[in-house]
Parts: sequence; C-alpha cells; structure tokens
Amino acid sequence: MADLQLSADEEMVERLLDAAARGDLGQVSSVLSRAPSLIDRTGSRGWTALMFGARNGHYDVVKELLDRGCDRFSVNASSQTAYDISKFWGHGHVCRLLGRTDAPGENYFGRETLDRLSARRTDQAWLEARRTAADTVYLLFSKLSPMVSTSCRRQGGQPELRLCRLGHDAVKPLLQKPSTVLVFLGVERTDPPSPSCQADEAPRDPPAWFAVGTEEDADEFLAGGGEEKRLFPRSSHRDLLTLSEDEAGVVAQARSVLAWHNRYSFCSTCGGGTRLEDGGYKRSCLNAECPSLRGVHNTCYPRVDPVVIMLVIHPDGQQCLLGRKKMFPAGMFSCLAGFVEPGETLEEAVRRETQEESGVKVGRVQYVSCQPWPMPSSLMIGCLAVAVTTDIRVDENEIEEARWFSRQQVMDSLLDGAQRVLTVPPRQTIAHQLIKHWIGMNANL
Ligand SMILES: NC(=O)C1=CN([C@@H]2O[C@H](COP(=O)(O)OP(=O)(O)OC[C@H]3O[C@@H](n4cnc5c(N)ncnc54)[C@H](OP(=O)(O)O)[C@@H]3O)[C@@H](O)[C@H]2O)C=CC1
Ligand SMILES: [Mg+2]
Ligand SMILES: [Mg+2]
Ligand SMILES: [Mg+2]
Ligand SMILES: [Zn+2]
Repeated sequence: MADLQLSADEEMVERLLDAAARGDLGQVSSVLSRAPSLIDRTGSRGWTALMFGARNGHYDVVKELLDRGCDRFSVNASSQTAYDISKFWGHGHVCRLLGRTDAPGENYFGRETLDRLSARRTDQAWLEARRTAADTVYLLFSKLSPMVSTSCRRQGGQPELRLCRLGHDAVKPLLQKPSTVLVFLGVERTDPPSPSCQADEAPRDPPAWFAVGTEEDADEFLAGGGEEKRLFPRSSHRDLLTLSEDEAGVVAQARSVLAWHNRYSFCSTCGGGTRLEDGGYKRSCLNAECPSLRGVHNTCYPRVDPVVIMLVIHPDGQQCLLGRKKMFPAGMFSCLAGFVEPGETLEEAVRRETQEESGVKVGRVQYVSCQPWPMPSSLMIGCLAVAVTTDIRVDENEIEEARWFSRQQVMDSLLDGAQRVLTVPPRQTIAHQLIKHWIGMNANL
C-alpha cells in the first residue's frame, strides 16, 4: 500500500515538473491544489518545478509557484538556484520576478548578519552587562573550529551544519580560564520599534553575540546537545562551506579575529606580553616603553590580508584563463589569485600575479566584488582582467597547469554537463562567482 502511494506521488511530481517545464499553468495549479506538499519536490539532478519554469522563461508558472510559497533558494546538483538558471538563460523578466533579496555582489562569508556596534567595544560596563544577559548568544570555537550541530536535512548530499548557540551559564567556567579569548561580535539587527510601543518604555538592547575561543579540546560541550549531534568540524575549508549564508557571515568575523589572537599573543614590536582590549578587537603591549603604543599603533589590531583574485579574459572575449594548484582535486581549475603587496594598487597586483603565475600580460582590470575568506584572514578582491598576450608559461612553484577554456567549456562545467572538461570551485567561493559573472555578461547564453 505504501509503495502504491509512493509511486502515485512520484507520478504527480513528474507531472508537475513536466508541466512547469512546458509552461502549462493549468496543470501546475491543478497538481498543487491536490497535493500542495509536492511543491519543492525534485526530479533528476535536483531540479524543482521552479527551476524548470525559470529555465524556460515561463513567467506565469514561476509566479504561481512563488505565490504558493515554494522555496526560491533551493539549489540543484550544480548548486544553482532558479534565479541563477533564469539569469544564465537570459530570461530577464523571470529574474526580476525571482528578485534577489541578497545585496548585489554579496558572496558567501560576506553577509553582515549582526550589527557590530564597534563604538560599544570600549564601553566596559555595557559589555559586562551584555556578557551576563539572559538572551546573550555565545559561539564556542575550539582550535578555531566552531561548535556546530548536524541536522537531518541534506543539501547537495552533505549534512547541513548549524552553529550551536550557548548561554552564559554554559560557558562561564571556560570564561574564567586565563587562556580563553572572548570577542564581542555585535548585536542582532532589529526592526525599528513599532509606533504602538509605549513612548515611556525604554528601548531594550537586542541580543548580543560573543565568540569564545579556546586552544584546548572542548569535547565536554559536545555532550550537552540532547538530541542534536554536536561536533567541532576539523576540516575548516570544507565544513564551513555548509553553513547558511547568515551563519557563514558571523563565522567569517569570529574565526578571523580568533585566529589573529591565536597567532599574535605577544607584541610583534618588542616581544612583550599583551592585554586584550576593545571587546577582543585590540591587543595592547604591557610594556609602557614599547614603540607600538606611540603614533600609529596598527600592530595592535586584527589583520586583514588583501588578496586579488582574477578571471583573466582572452583578448577574443570568448575564453578565460584558469589554473590549478597541485593540491586541487583532479580536474578542478580556478581563477588565479595572489596576495597584494605593500605599496601596490589592486590593478598592479592583478597584473603582477597573473604574469608571475601564468606568463600572461594583462591590460584593463575591473573590480567585481569581494569576499572575506577566514582561513585565516584574507579579503578576496574579485576582478575581471583583460589579457593583452596569450602565451602561457606557468610558475611551477605555485601552479601545476593553466589553460584557456572556451565559454562553452565553462558553461558545461557550471551546468554539470556530460561534455565537462573541467570542474570549477563550489558556489561558495568567489572564484565560482567571478566565472558565473563572466558567463552571465552575455545575455544570449
Ligand atoms: N575564495 C576563493 O575563491 C579563493 C581563495 N584563495 C585564497 O587566497 C589566498 C592567496 O592565494 P595564493 O594563490 O595562495 O597567493 P599567492 O599567489 O600570493 O601565493 C601564496 C604564497 O606567497 C607567499 N606569501 C606572500 N605574501 C603572503 C601573505 N601576506 N600571506 C601569506 N602568504 C604570503 C606564501 O609563501 P610561503 O607559504 O612559502 O611563505 C604563499 O604560499 C589563499 O589563502 C587562498 O586560500 C585562493 C583562490 C580562490
Ligand atoms: Mg602568486
Ligand atoms: Mg597564487
Ligand atoms: Mg604572491
Ligand atoms: Zn611591545
């Protein structure tokens, strides 16, 4: 009986997906009126009805699915949303309907979920009151790895990770250890108070968030999760990419600052001991004679390392230059990248790193968007660059191979097609977004 029900469901899903792909609004509405729960069901390679409608530019179908509350952010096996698909195939009217609620140019790790309230970092009394407030959220990091819980819901085959939010009581013993680092991350963003609020009611501070960092194993915390399975992921590069966009933004901030504390416990000018200040955003030298305390004391603040990352376009406009490092998985190629050096403009860094790594000379450089990359503190500055020469000679210390790939080859890889000759990095990387940006620049695709 259960099998029969299952196959009846599957048949309905097939009918729904087929109707969405054909633009048959009547059929889509009729299936969903009878079985509303099928709205986000997927067919082969994770395609939903919304994606099929978006792929073929069926405005009415997309609108109907959105009105019925479908999940506009679900991704297929190639990590594309319905928006990505409609943009890729040039259906501008459907793109506008699907409208992005994220800011233009926003990348993974880039979302400012909290209000950092940096002016409050020096207000000791306020910080102390927030530390012990009942609604304060603590994120625990052990050896720079955040404590997360796994959910049953699977996204692209991987379990979804969520940050564990602890209260003050849970972390109190840890906060008393001198080696523990505490960083004030900010407060939750709230809507402005509604006019119905009593004028004489004092506005309450929104919940504050702190990051607690320890270099010790903190496995005793893993047991406190009840039903949920808690863990400290050990592969930061891979596991951190499975957080939600909101949580990834908080982790980018917290992990970078904690990594700085971890590596800079002593004064870099005189080697003396240091004291934590400004809610964990400053380390001042304890030696009153230290030059780091006079003039510009920028050594006291967390570091950010600017890195240019560039998609270099062939002078014919139809190919792009991608390279692979030895450590990349087989078949994966990515944009070239390199650290900006002191006294260098972004444009010059793009030209220098491209020539060093591939031998290709670059002319015009255009900024696209940027991405904090908290492993440990890079700021990836994404650019498109136009090559003026095409011969490739790789720097084998850095790059194993670099090649020109045609627009079609890149499209096949983004769509996970059978003709794929390369794999591009996952959607959470700015490299992926730059590649997609270039493909999307041609509206006829
Ligand atoms: N989000 C994304 O899409 C991508 C992110 N990245 C990130 O960009 C960063 C830089 O790219 P990469 O190609 O390695 O850079 P580079 O091409 O500049 O080469 C890196 C090497 O240069 C040396 N180096 C020079 N200055 C610095 C500095 N300030 N910090 C660290 N190393 C420095 C290091 O050598 P040594 O170790 O011998 O001292 C390092 O191995 C990496 O951290 C990488 O994780 C890269 C590509 C894609
Ligand atoms: Mg380099
Ligand atoms: Mg490089
Ligand atoms: Mg370099
Ligand atoms: Zn000092």
